[in-house]
Amino acid sequence: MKIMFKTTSPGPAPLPERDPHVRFTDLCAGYAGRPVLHQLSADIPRLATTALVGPNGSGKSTLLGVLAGVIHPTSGDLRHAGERPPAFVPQRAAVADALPLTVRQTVEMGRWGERGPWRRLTRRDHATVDAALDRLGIGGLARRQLGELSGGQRQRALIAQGLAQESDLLLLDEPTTGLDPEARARIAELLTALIADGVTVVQATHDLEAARAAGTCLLLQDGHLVGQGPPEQVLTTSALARLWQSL
Ligand SMILES: Nc1ncnc2c1ncn2[C@@H]1O[C@H](COP(=O)(O)OP(=O)(O)OP(=O)(O)O)[C@@H](O)[C@H]1O
Repeated sequence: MKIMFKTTSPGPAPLPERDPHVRFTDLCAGYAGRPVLHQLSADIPRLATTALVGPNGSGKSTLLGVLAGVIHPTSGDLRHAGERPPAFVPQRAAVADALPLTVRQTVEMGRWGERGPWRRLTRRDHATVDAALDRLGIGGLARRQLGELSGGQRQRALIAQGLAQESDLLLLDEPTTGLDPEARARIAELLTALIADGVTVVQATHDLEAARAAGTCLLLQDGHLVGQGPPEQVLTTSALARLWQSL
């Protein structure tokens, strides 16, 4: 996707290869009658993980929604350099437990963008789904109902659905929340491997360990960007104390 949103026409040229994967400038967005994000300007670097950090309600999911193209900015400029639509993996809690879907069907939905929900999947689609299941180590769970899995297993199924979209921009909303240390470490390893494979990753997270391992952090407070840069510069004790003391 070259340009998802612009305020003036004709729009700016797509970002060249060496530039960030996404750049937004003076971005404002929210919900009907509820402005949430205020004048955000930042780059999402290519082939790295960017962590969105901030207290509950600071706007992390809203920003992911804007990057995913499901929430439209009210003003500002947003440019993507990626060739394909982003893959968006929502918070596990946002996915109904009772959905009558197997793990495999859940991952197959990742192919709908390409194929549409009513067309038969091709052999290549099935191979992509198998590869995503294997990559998350859940091939053995493929026939199980999503609702009967543990939180960590369900999270892996949702990430596999994201991978099945074969996008070069993967947007994850709190992928490690509620997971045990081993499951968190497994997801961290996966994200590192994906970057080596040419994927840019953005994750909203409350997991400071994951945020410290990211290439870049965007620190949000009440819909404002209050810090951006390498985690060691952004996630300082004083910045975090300021953020959480203000609650
Ligand atoms: N669908 C919606 N309609 C109206 N307001 C919403 C909606 N979703 C979120 N909000 C509001 O937008 C603000 C930012 O919410 P958002 O979910 O982006 O924050 P967050 O940083 O991701 O929070 P959390 O860490 O709790 O997931 C909050 O005030 C929230 O109440």
